[in-house]
Amino acid sequence: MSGKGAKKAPKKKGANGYKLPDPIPNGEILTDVAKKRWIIGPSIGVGGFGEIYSAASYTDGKSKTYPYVIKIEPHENGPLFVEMHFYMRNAKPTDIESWKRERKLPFLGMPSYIGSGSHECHNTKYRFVVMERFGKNLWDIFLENNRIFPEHTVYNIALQIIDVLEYMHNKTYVHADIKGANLLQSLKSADHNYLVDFGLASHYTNKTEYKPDPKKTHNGTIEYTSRDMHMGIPTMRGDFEILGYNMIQWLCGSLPWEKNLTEPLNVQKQKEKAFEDIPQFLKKCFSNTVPESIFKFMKLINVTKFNESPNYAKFKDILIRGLKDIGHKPGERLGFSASSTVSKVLATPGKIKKPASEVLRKSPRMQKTRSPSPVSNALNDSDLGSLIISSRKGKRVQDKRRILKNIEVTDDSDTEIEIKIKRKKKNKKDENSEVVNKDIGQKPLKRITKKSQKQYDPDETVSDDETKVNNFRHRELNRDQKC
Ligand SMILES: Nc1ncnc2c1ncn2[C@@H]1O[C@H](COP(=O)(O)OP(=O)(O)OP(=O)(O)O)[C@@H](O)[C@H]1O
Repeated sequence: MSGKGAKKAPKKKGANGYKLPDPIPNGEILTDVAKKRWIIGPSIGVGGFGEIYSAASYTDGKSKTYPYVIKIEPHENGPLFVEMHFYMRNAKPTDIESWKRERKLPFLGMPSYIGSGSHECHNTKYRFVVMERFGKNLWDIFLENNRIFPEHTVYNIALQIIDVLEYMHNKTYVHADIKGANLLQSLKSADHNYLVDFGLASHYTNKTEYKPDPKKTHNGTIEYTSRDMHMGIPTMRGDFEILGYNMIQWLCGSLPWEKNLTEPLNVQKQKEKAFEDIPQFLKKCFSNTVPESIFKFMKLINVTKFNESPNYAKFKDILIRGLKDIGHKPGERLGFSASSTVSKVLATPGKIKKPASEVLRKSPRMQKTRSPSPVSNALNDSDLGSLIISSRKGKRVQDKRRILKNIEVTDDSDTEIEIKIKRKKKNKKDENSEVVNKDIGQKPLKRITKKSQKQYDPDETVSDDETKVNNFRHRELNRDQKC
């Protein structure tokens, strides 16, 4: 017990370094907009701006089990505002169920909207969202697994995510922040993952011109941000690009730009270069064999126009074929440790090709990086996939050149090793290539743009939720007041 003059415990900090408000006390009762009451249980996680608590429907007294979670943040926080309204509009359980029925999906990793409201505590007004409770996030599992997921696991996770993206895109929204930390295992089955955190969800562009938006540039979690989002343009193909970077990280252990995350323009430039020469980029990422499915997946992103619906079936087909090639199938049990697949390979020799992600591949983290040739500012066909209005082409090129031309890509690899692009029928040897070194272990952080730090009136109506996505909190709360 602390005596007089004992120091108070330091305030918790959010995932992005912001000080968090005082915790909401265990047993606090919250009433949502539908007048349903919820009781707060123990905290289960800390996000960028607030805390996530376990929760239960309140009838009387404390609950023994907490099957829900409540995400609660000070009222002025933009992302929770956006997330709440995204849930309310797009995640009604009946909508999700009818979509699943229509599409004949046995599972859809789209969380349902349960409830939301406002609450006052510590003389501070909070906003809260009630959600289903899920289990571990994939980022933690990835770290526990020495930063490698088996190839079949990666494809099966990606298939689940694509289903959610199709659902969201159909509702005219993009997620824009797909990452392991936002993929949570179902408590009912560890093989089912839910995509959470809709704090950066926004309507995708339906413009005919590729028009960069300086207010939204680099939004997202920088290592995965799509090239379109680096330009401030939310696109459906951008979600696939983000997914692609995640898949590469899960398979390789790291992404080539992880050392440069404090320099968004540098990261952007490296991504532009990656799509100018996909085989070269993949050779750099994969120190041994490049899975053909990843190559095809990236190529398909590259030919998808910025304002068109991605070909979901084709993306899925690439992954399903990839699974079949390594003796696996869609919808099977996930299995996160590499050994689970190795034993399967050994159990059915001859039938199954050794997955690229496993035994043969060295972790890129073990190797040093090498300077690639200087990045050219020229844009090639890979960029043209994003341009449908030829008169705008030059403009975009100009925009990109202007933004990117002063960026030096820093890379210091010194190891060259031979790698191969895996072909379905033949293994074609390729030239020598660099791999990159990464020494990272932190949970990827969401980038907060300058615009994000503006405050807004919490009593504003919800009609302009897209603009509020950037209106993150930047003032500290008065934490000395009691509930
Ligand atoms: N429905 C849920 N069930 C169980 N755990 C959850 C749930 N939602 C979030 N979490 C956990 O709480 C933590 C923070 O969640 P979330 O990412 O949604 O917060 P956030 O404030 O948006 O974070 P950030 O902005 O930093 O990404 C995560 O580690 C996640 O694992």
